[in-house]
Amino acid sequence: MTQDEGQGRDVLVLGADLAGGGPGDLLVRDGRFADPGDAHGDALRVDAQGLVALPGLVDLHTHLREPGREDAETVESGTRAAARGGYTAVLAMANTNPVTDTADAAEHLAALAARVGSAEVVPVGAVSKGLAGEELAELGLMARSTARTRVFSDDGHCVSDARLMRRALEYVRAFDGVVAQHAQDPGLAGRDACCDEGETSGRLGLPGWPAVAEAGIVARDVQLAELTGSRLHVCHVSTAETVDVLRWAKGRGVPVTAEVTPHHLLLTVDELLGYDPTYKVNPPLRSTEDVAALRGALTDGTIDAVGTDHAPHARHDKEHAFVDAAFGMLGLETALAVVVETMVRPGSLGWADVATRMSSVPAHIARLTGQGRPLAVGEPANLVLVDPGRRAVVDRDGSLSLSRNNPWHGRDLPDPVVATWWRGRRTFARS
Ligand SMILES: NC(=O)N[C@@H](CC(=O)O)C(=O)O
Ligand SMILES: [Zn+2]
Ligand SMILES: [Zn+2]
Repeated sequence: MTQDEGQGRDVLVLGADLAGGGPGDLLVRDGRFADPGDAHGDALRVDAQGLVALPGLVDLHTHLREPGREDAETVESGTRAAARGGYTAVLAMANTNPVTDTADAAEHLAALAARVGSAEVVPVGAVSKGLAGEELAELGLMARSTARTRVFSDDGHCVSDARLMRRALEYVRAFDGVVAQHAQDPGLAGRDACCDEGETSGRLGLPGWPAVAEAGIVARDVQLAELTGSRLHVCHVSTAETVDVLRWAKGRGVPVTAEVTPHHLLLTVDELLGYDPTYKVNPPLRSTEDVAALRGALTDGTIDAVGTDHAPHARHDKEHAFVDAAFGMLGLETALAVVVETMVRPGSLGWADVATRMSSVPAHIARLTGQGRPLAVGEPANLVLVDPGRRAVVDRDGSLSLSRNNPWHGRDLPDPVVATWWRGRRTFARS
């Protein structure tokens, strides 16, 4: 199969396991699912026996580096990587240069993606102008723009000023928006903090980032969400303490959702023993106990979704002494692989749960229509075909991303994505 094959032509996907719901045929026609009984003889036939069909994945947390750092990632390269990972939509974080803090910037990004994207790109609007944490950005104008922004985040920075956070939450309620917080109290974890605070940070002599810097902000923000009745989303939860706070808040009925990254589900602070900056990420990799708590929370729904925090960086920003290197790692192409390894193979999640946590729930949090929908006649044909058993050794040079900061390089992992269709167009097919 090639990238273009099947475009403009009916595609009949034969005998796939529909997100755990038993085998079925799918017909893709004119961008939507049609009745498989209507397939013409000249439809392109894809034998999907033994494969699982999931709705196209939706990433709540992607960093595309366009505009500003097109050497690290562009909309084109980032969405190609997304399609290879099984994604049909990504929320593009606002920390570009310039920042997505105006309606114009959001519309420009959405228009660019409509021209060159291999997946839907939904702009995230900044909470504060220039991500400076001082003045609210044009939230209402972004929401009313053609980009229809619903998710607002200063990601990369914490909205640490409680009054600004409260005002942002109050503001977005009018249009059913959500504030996605990068929870990191800058007074407790400064910009140089780069290692989970504990025995390992002491041993390695790296500045520590204490768990309370995350849980403390989340505790404050869930109370602000309760006060305002507005939706809060917690980005990249990394500690057991935060899970406890979320459980408490959800028990009270606070409108809060949360995501976990694939890297926090598998990697621990022990990766830092070799001082390899590939493993430098914000929030940092934590302990084995934290990893267990995060897996438990994703299983029981305390954590609602998986978000990749795909954070591409050029070599010259990453290849430095650990303390000086940029924060972040690639994630789009390998997210499903890591979820299969950590959650599906051990039996914690079934395929229907994967579809929920990686597609329908993220789509709902972002209020996307046409994504995260069931694989049913009339729905947009957003689909990823998955081979549950296949494995491969990850090779960072095989990536479709422009960057190479891949924490999975050399690791034997599931290699589940066989093909991806977005609005009926095949955006990835394994060669
Ligand atoms: N996750 C990271 O380590 N880096 C992100 C910013 C962020 O998500 O906080 C980036 O933009 O590079
Ligand atoms: Zn962040
Ligand atoms: Zn991020």
